[in-house]
Amino acid sequence: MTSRGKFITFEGIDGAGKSTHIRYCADLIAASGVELVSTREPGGTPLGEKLRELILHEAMHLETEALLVFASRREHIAQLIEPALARGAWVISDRFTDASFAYQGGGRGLELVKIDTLANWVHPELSPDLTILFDVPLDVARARLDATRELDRFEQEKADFFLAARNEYLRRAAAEPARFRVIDSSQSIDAIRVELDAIVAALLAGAA
Ligand SMILES: Nc1ncnc2c1ncn2[C@@H]1O[C@H](COP(=O)(O)OP(=O)(O)OP(=O)(O)O)[C@@H](O)[C@H]1O
Ligand SMILES: Cc1cn([C@H]2C[C@H](O)[C@@H](COP(=O)(O)O)O2)c(=O)[nH]c1=O
Repeated sequence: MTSRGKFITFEGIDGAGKSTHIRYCADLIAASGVELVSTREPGGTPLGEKLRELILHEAMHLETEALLVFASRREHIAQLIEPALARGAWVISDRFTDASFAYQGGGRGLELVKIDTLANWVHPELSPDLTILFDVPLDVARARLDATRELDRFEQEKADFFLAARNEYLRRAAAEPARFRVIDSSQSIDAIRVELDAIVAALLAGAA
């Protein structure tokens, strides 16, 4: 019987370096011969990508925003994540529900109990096997973003928003130490890769 794949999520405030390191981890995992699906939220499906455009670029009520990220997630789980895990593939996702707690909860101030309710409705039985949190001071993240691209609706938020989002991420990591690995993302890319090598090696060894 095929064993279920592993679900690994990458989190952090904008500019923490997730996207850079996801590509590196994806290559490490794929090189081991495991079937790997690399995806992102909001998005990951044709409908989810349309919702992503709205979420990132249209002004809206904060509860509308929360409902849309979970609508995108529902589709993502049904169309891509669950089928992949069920056939034994590993899934790595650039963000998942921890981002809703950090951004809609911490950043925007939506009551965490409402996010809990949505999470329990949309994925009562699905939780990442491992979450890698790229933690970085706000000024470092901001400098990286400013150097690279046009900013979306979230990336244009003020320092208070990102401070609250970062704190919520760290609070969640402290509450679930077995699931989270926190990486100091102000280090050089090479230093972070050394940490990621060890994390991925342990994951692959556990799955062998
Ligand atoms: N450790 C690092 N040191 C220096 N620069 C870095 C580091 N990590 C990432 N960068 C650079 O910072 C920029 C933002 O990185 P990246 O797009 O990976 O961030 P991100 O966390 O995925 O952001 P977002 O969540 O907004 O997509 C890129 O130009 C990347 O090369
Ligand atoms: C899943 C999820 C994401 N967001 C926000 C966080 C980011 O600012 C954007 C996605 O951009 P990225 O460059 O691809 O990281 O969406 C959110 O607010 N809530 C969520 O649940």
